[in-house]
Amino acid sequence: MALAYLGSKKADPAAVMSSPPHLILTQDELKKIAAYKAVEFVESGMVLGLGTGSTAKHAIDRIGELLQQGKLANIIGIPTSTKTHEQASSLGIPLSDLDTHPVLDLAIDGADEVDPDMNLVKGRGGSLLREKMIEGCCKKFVVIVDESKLVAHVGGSGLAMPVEIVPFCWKFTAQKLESMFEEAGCVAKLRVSAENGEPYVTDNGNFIIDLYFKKDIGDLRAAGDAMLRLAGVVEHGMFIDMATTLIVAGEFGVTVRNKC
Ligand SMILES: O=C(CO)[C@H](O)[C@H](O)COP(=O)(O)O
Repeated sequence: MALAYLGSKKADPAAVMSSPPHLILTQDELKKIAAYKAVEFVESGMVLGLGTGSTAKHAIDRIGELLQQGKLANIIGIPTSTKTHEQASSLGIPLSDLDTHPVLDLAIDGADEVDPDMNLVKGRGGSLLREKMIEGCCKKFVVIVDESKLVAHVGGSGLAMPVEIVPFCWKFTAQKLESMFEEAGCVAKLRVSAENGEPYVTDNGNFIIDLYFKKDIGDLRAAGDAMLRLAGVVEHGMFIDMATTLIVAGEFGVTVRNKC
Protein backbone atom coordinates (compact mmCIF):
# COMPACT_ATOMS: atom_id res chain seq x y z
CA MET A 1 0.00 0.00 0.00
CA ALA A 2 1.35 3.45 -0.83
CA LEU A 3 1.71 5.49 2.29
CA ALA A 4 1.37 9.22 2.68
CA TYR A 5 3.63 11.23 4.94
CA LEU A 6 1.65 13.55 7.12
CA GLY A 7 4.82 14.85 8.68
CA SER A 8 2.98 16.89 11.31
CA LYS A 9 5.38 18.02 14.03
CA LYS A 10 2.37 18.12 16.36
CA ALA A 11 1.22 14.50 15.97
CA ASP A 12 -0.07 13.20 19.30
CA PRO A 13 1.82 9.94 20.03
CA ALA A 14 -1.06 8.58 22.09
CA ALA A 15 -3.47 9.12 19.20
CA VAL A 16 -1.04 7.77 16.62
CA MET A 17 -0.47 4.58 18.60
CA SER A 18 -4.16 3.79 18.49
CA SER A 19 -4.63 4.85 14.85
CA PRO A 20 -4.85 2.48 11.92
CA PRO A 21 -1.47 2.10 10.23
CA HIS A 22 -2.12 4.48 7.36
CA LEU A 23 0.05 7.38 8.48
CA ILE A 24 3.67 7.81 7.55
CA LEU A 25 5.41 9.83 10.18
CA THR A 26 8.72 11.61 10.41
CA GLN A 27 11.60 9.83 12.10
CA ASP A 28 11.28 12.16 15.09
CA GLU A 29 7.58 11.36 15.43
CA LEU A 30 8.41 7.65 15.43
CA LYS A 31 11.03 8.25 18.12
CA LYS A 32 8.41 10.07 20.18
CA ILE A 33 5.90 7.26 19.80
CA ALA A 34 8.46 4.67 20.99
CA ALA A 35 9.41 6.95 23.89
CA TYR A 36 5.83 7.49 25.04
CA LYS A 37 5.21 3.74 24.89
CA ALA A 38 8.25 3.15 27.11
CA VAL A 39 7.06 5.65 29.69
CA GLU A 40 4.00 3.42 30.18
CA PHE A 41 6.40 1.11 32.07
CA VAL A 42 7.23 3.87 34.58
CA GLU A 43 5.54 3.69 37.99
CA SER A 44 5.55 6.09 40.91
CA GLY A 45 8.41 5.55 43.33
CA MET A 46 10.80 4.16 40.72
CA VAL A 47 14.50 4.93 40.42
CA LEU A 48 14.95 5.56 36.70
CA GLY A 49 17.94 5.60 34.38
CA LEU A 50 17.48 8.53 32.01
CA GLY A 51 19.09 8.00 28.62
CA THR A 52 20.70 10.44 26.24
CA GLY A 53 19.83 11.41 22.68
CA SER A 54 16.89 12.65 20.67
CA THR A 55 14.71 9.59 21.41
CA ALA A 56 15.42 9.48 25.14
CA LYS A 57 14.70 13.22 25.26
CA HIS A 58 11.07 12.55 24.35
CA ALA A 59 10.78 10.00 27.17
CA ILE A 60 12.23 12.46 29.70
CA ASP A 61 9.88 15.21 28.51
CA ARG A 62 6.96 12.81 28.99
CA ILE A 63 8.10 11.80 32.49
CA GLY A 64 8.36 15.49 33.39
CA GLU A 65 4.87 16.09 32.01
CA LEU A 66 3.35 13.19 34.00
CA LEU A 67 5.07 14.40 37.17
CA GLN A 68 3.67 17.89 36.67
CA GLN A 69 0.20 16.45 36.09
CA GLY A 70 0.47 14.43 39.31
CA LYS A 71 0.14 11.15 37.37
CA LEU A 72 3.60 10.07 38.59
CA ALA A 73 5.21 10.81 41.95
CA ASN A 74 8.42 10.13 43.88
CA ILE A 75 10.50 9.43 40.79
CA ILE A 76 14.27 9.61 41.10
CA GLY A 77 16.18 9.99 37.85
CA ILE A 78 19.79 8.96 37.26
CA PRO A 79 20.97 10.91 34.19
CA THR A 80 23.41 9.35 31.72
CA SER A 81 24.96 12.66 30.60
CA THR A 82 25.31 16.29 31.61
CA LYS A 83 22.88 17.15 28.80
CA THR A 84 20.23 14.81 30.20
CA HIS A 85 20.98 16.12 33.69
CA GLU A 86 20.21 19.65 32.46
CA GLN A 87 17.02 18.59 30.67
CA ALA A 88 15.70 16.54 33.61
CA SER A 89 16.46 19.18 36.20
CA SER A 90 14.79 21.86 34.05
CA LEU A 91 11.65 19.66 34.13
CA GLY A 92 11.79 19.31 37.92
CA ILE A 93 12.68 15.61 37.92
CA PRO A 94 14.51 14.82 41.19
CA LEU A 95 17.99 13.49 40.35
CA SER A 96 20.56 11.27 42.01
CA ASP A 97 23.53 9.11 41.06
CA LEU A 98 24.84 5.55 41.26
CA ASP A 99 26.75 6.29 44.47
CA THR A 100 23.46 6.92 46.24
CA HIS A 101 21.20 4.64 44.16
CA PRO A 102 23.26 1.70 42.90
CA VAL A 103 20.19 -0.32 41.87
CA LEU A 104 17.70 1.09 39.38
CA ASP A 105 14.20 -0.15 38.65
CA LEU A 106 14.15 0.82 35.01
CA ALA A 107 16.17 2.66 32.38
CA ILE A 108 14.89 4.06 29.10
CA ASP A 109 17.30 4.94 26.31
CA GLY A 110 17.69 5.05 22.56
CA ALA A 111 20.25 3.17 20.48
CA ASP A 112 22.13 3.62 17.24
CA GLU A 113 21.78 0.01 16.12
CA VAL A 114 19.81 -3.00 17.36
CA ASP A 115 20.61 -6.48 16.08
CA PRO A 116 18.13 -9.42 16.00
CA ASP A 117 19.33 -10.57 19.47
CA MET A 118 18.71 -7.09 20.91
CA ASN A 119 22.42 -6.33 21.13
CA LEU A 120 23.02 -2.62 20.67
CA VAL A 121 25.45 -0.08 19.38
CA LYS A 122 25.30 3.08 21.45
CA GLY A 123 27.35 6.22 21.85
CA ARG A 124 26.99 8.16 18.65
CA GLY A 125 25.69 10.80 21.05
CA GLY A 126 28.92 10.44 23.03
CA SER A 127 27.52 9.14 26.33
CA LEU A 128 28.28 5.44 26.08
CA LEU A 129 30.33 5.11 29.28
CA ARG A 130 27.79 6.61 31.66
CA GLU A 131 24.99 4.88 29.75
CA LYS A 132 26.68 1.51 30.16
CA MET A 133 27.43 2.08 33.86
CA ILE A 134 23.87 3.13 34.63
CA GLU A 135 21.97 0.80 32.32
CA GLY A 136 24.03 -2.12 33.59
CA CYS A 137 22.49 -1.59 37.06
CA CYS A 138 18.85 -1.70 35.99
CA LYS A 139 16.34 -4.41 36.68
CA LYS A 140 14.74 -3.53 33.34
CA PHE A 141 16.35 -1.73 30.41
CA VAL A 142 13.88 -0.52 27.80
CA VAL A 143 15.40 0.44 24.46
CA ILE A 144 13.42 2.78 22.24
CA VAL A 145 14.08 3.16 18.54
CA ASP A 146 12.50 3.95 15.24
CA GLU A 147 12.75 1.11 12.76
CA SER A 148 15.72 2.65 10.91
CA LYS A 149 17.93 1.46 13.82
CA LEU A 150 17.32 -2.25 13.16
CA VAL A 151 20.34 -4.00 11.61
CA ALA A 152 21.18 -7.56 10.59
CA HIS A 153 24.37 -7.48 12.65
CA VAL A 154 26.25 -5.03 14.88
CA GLY A 155 28.11 -2.56 12.67
CA GLY A 156 25.69 -3.40 9.85
CA SER A 157 24.47 0.18 9.39
CA GLY A 158 27.93 1.12 8.06
CA LEU A 159 27.86 3.96 10.58
CA ALA A 160 30.10 4.48 13.58
CA MET A 161 30.70 2.03 16.41
CA PRO A 162 32.06 4.38 19.09
CA VAL A 163 34.87 3.57 21.50
CA GLU A 164 35.73 5.92 24.37
CA ILE A 165 39.49 6.22 24.87
CA VAL A 166 41.86 8.30 26.97
CA PRO A 167 43.30 11.30 25.09
CA PHE A 168 46.91 10.23 25.80
CA CYS A 169 48.47 9.01 22.51
CA TRP A 170 45.05 8.65 20.90
CA LYS A 171 46.59 7.97 17.46
CA PHE A 172 48.36 4.93 18.87
CA THR A 173 45.09 3.59 20.33
CA ALA A 174 43.17 4.31 17.13
CA GLN A 175 45.78 2.45 15.11
CA LYS A 176 45.65 -0.53 17.48
CA LEU A 177 41.85 -0.66 17.21
CA GLU A 178 41.99 -0.50 13.42
CA SER A 179 44.54 -3.34 13.29
CA MET A 180 42.49 -5.42 15.73
CA PHE A 181 39.61 -5.48 13.24
CA GLU A 182 41.64 -5.53 10.04
CA GLU A 183 39.80 -8.59 8.74
CA ALA A 184 36.48 -6.75 9.08
CA GLY A 185 37.87 -3.87 7.00
CA CYS A 186 37.85 -1.52 9.96
CA VAL A 187 38.56 2.19 9.61
CA ALA A 188 39.11 4.13 12.87
CA LYS A 189 38.45 7.87 12.99
CA LEU A 190 38.83 10.34 15.82
CA ARG A 191 35.51 12.08 16.44
CA VAL A 192 35.81 15.83 16.06
CA SER A 193 33.44 18.55 17.14
CA ALA A 194 31.38 19.93 14.25
CA GLU A 195 31.63 23.38 15.82
CA ASN A 196 35.41 23.86 15.95
CA GLY A 197 37.05 20.79 14.39
CA GLU A 198 38.73 20.02 17.73
CA PRO A 199 38.56 16.50 19.20
CA TYR A 200 35.14 15.79 20.69
CA VAL A 201 35.51 15.49 24.48
CA THR A 202 33.10 13.30 26.46
CA ASP A 203 31.55 14.18 29.82
CA ASN A 204 34.41 12.15 31.31
CA GLY A 205 37.15 14.17 29.61
CA ASN A 206 37.93 11.42 27.09
CA PHE A 207 38.02 11.16 23.28
CA ILE A 208 35.94 8.94 21.01
CA ILE A 209 37.24 6.79 18.20
CA ASP A 210 34.51 5.84 15.72
CA LEU A 211 35.04 2.44 14.11
CA TYR A 212 33.56 1.71 10.68
CA PHE A 213 33.35 -1.89 9.52
CA LYS A 214 33.02 -3.23 6.00
CA LYS A 215 32.22 -6.75 7.25
CA ASP A 216 30.55 -8.44 10.20
CA ILE A 217 32.92 -8.51 13.20
CA GLY A 218 31.58 -11.91 14.30
CA ASP A 219 31.78 -12.81 18.00
CA LEU A 220 30.72 -9.64 19.80
CA ARG A 221 31.90 -10.69 23.25
CA ALA A 222 35.33 -11.63 21.92
CA ALA A 223 35.54 -8.30 20.07
CA GLY A 224 34.44 -6.35 23.13
CA ASP A 225 36.86 -8.17 25.44
CA ALA A 226 39.74 -7.60 23.01
CA MET A 227 39.02 -3.86 22.94
CA LEU A 228 38.86 -3.64 26.74
CA ARG A 229 42.22 -5.43 27.02
CA LEU A 230 43.82 -2.59 25.10
CA ALA A 231 45.23 -0.08 27.60
CA GLY A 232 43.89 3.30 26.52
CA VAL A 233 40.38 2.01 25.82
CA VAL A 234 37.89 3.09 28.46
CA GLU A 235 34.71 1.47 27.08
CA HIS A 236 33.17 0.39 23.79
CA GLY A 237 29.71 1.10 22.44
CA MET A 238 28.47 -2.48 22.09
CA PHE A 239 25.77 -3.18 24.68
CA ILE A 240 25.70 -6.95 24.56
CA ASP A 241 22.79 -8.77 26.20
CA MET A 242 21.79 -5.69 28.24
CA ALA A 243 18.41 -4.69 26.80
CA THR A 244 15.45 -6.46 28.41
CA THR A 245 12.72 -4.80 26.32
CA LEU A 246 12.80 -3.34 22.83
CA ILE A 247 10.21 -0.88 21.58
CA VAL A 248 10.29 -0.18 17.85
CA ALA A 249 8.11 2.41 16.19
CA GLY A 250 7.67 2.06 12.47
CA GLU A 251 5.27 2.84 9.70
CA PHE A 252 3.11 -0.14 10.62
CA GLY A 253 2.85 0.67 14.32
CA VAL A 254 4.70 -0.04 17.55
CA THR A 255 6.12 -3.38 18.61
CA VAL A 256 7.22 -4.30 22.12
CA ARG A 257 9.57 -7.26 22.46
CA ASN A 258 10.86 -8.72 25.70
CA LYS A 259 14.11 -10.64 25.88
CA CYS A 260 13.42 -14.29 26.69
O1 LIG B 1 23.80 6.18 22.62
C1 LIG B 1 23.32 7.27 22.55
C2 LIG B 1 24.00 8.48 23.06
O2 LIG B 1 25.28 8.17 23.55
C3 LIG B 1 21.96 7.45 21.95
O3 LIG B 1 21.06 6.67 22.65
C4 LIG B 1 22.01 7.01 20.54
O4 LIG B 1 23.02 7.76 19.90
C5 LIG B 1 20.66 7.21 19.86
O5 LIG B 1 20.44 8.58 19.69
P1 LIG B 1 19.13 9.14 19.05
O6 LIG B 1 18.00 8.77 19.94
O7 LIG B 1 19.36 10.64 18.99
O8 LIG B 1 18.97 8.55 17.67
